[in-house]
Amino acid sequence: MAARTVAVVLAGGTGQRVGGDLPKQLIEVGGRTILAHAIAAFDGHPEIDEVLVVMAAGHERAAAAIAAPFRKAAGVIEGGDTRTASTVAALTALDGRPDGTRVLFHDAARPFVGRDVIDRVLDALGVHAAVAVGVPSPDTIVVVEDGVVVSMPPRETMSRFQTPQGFRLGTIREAYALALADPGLRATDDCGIVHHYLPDVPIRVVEGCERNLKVTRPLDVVLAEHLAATAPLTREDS
Ligand SMILES: Nc1ccn([C@@H]2O[C@H](COP(=O)(O)OP(=O)(O)OP(=O)(O)O)[C@@H](O)[C@H]2O)c(=O)n1
Ligand SMILES: C[C@](O)(CO)[C@H](O)COP(=O)(O)O
Repeated sequence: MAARTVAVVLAGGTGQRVGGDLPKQLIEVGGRTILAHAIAAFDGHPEIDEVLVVMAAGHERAAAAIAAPFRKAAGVIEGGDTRTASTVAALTALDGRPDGTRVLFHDAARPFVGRDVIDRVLDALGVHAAVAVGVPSPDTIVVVEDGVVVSMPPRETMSRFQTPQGFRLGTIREAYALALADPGLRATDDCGIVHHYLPDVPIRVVEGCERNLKVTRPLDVVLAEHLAATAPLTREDS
């Protein structure tokens, strides 16, 4: 039997950098909430079986109302204090599922992830146990310590990570089991956990897209409104 595929939409944050009374995933752009856009991207993908939403504490009812119309919505659970803790909540909810289950973790704050990007992650998951989405950096990226440049990695080796990040469930479970036993645990994403705690597991990077922006600051809400109203400009934007 083919492995099931679960998309986890991480909406456990409170959107402090955007500000306002509500978490940013509850803001409407183009007539629907950012959270609804993110759920819709996975609900509409033929290879996704279930969409699990991890929501900020106190907003689960709002998230359940948003998720209800979607056919593949599999529930709303409460998130944790950090993105990592929200992923752990999802992994706990997936306890008992087979190790071969494919699980995609996506930032609810990225409302415009395209079908092509999800396709590329799923294709790569056929071969690799861990898959990331990256886009090249148009800027030079430098490492700065105490206000001084300490290194300038070659730009062509730099990639800006997006989501979804895809894993075989057994792999991400094992990585988090090791991470949770480490009092020094620090990571900004799930691939960071695999990279750090399972260094022998290669993380395949597939091409992302500039439309798949993360709504992080107030200007991003303006950009998201614009993107919601416009079609992709090029194939790379789709
Ligand atoms: N405790 C948390 C923190 C973040 N996230 C999710 O992880 C994604 C990326 O996080 P970020 O953009 O940093 O969102 P916030 O934490 O809400 O933003 P801020 O740091 O500005 O408060 C978002 O979809 C967010 O909801 C989560 O599920 N649980
Ligand atoms: C996972 C991520 O979107 C990859 O770029 C990013 O690391 C999330 O960071 P945040 O600080 O939680 O927004």
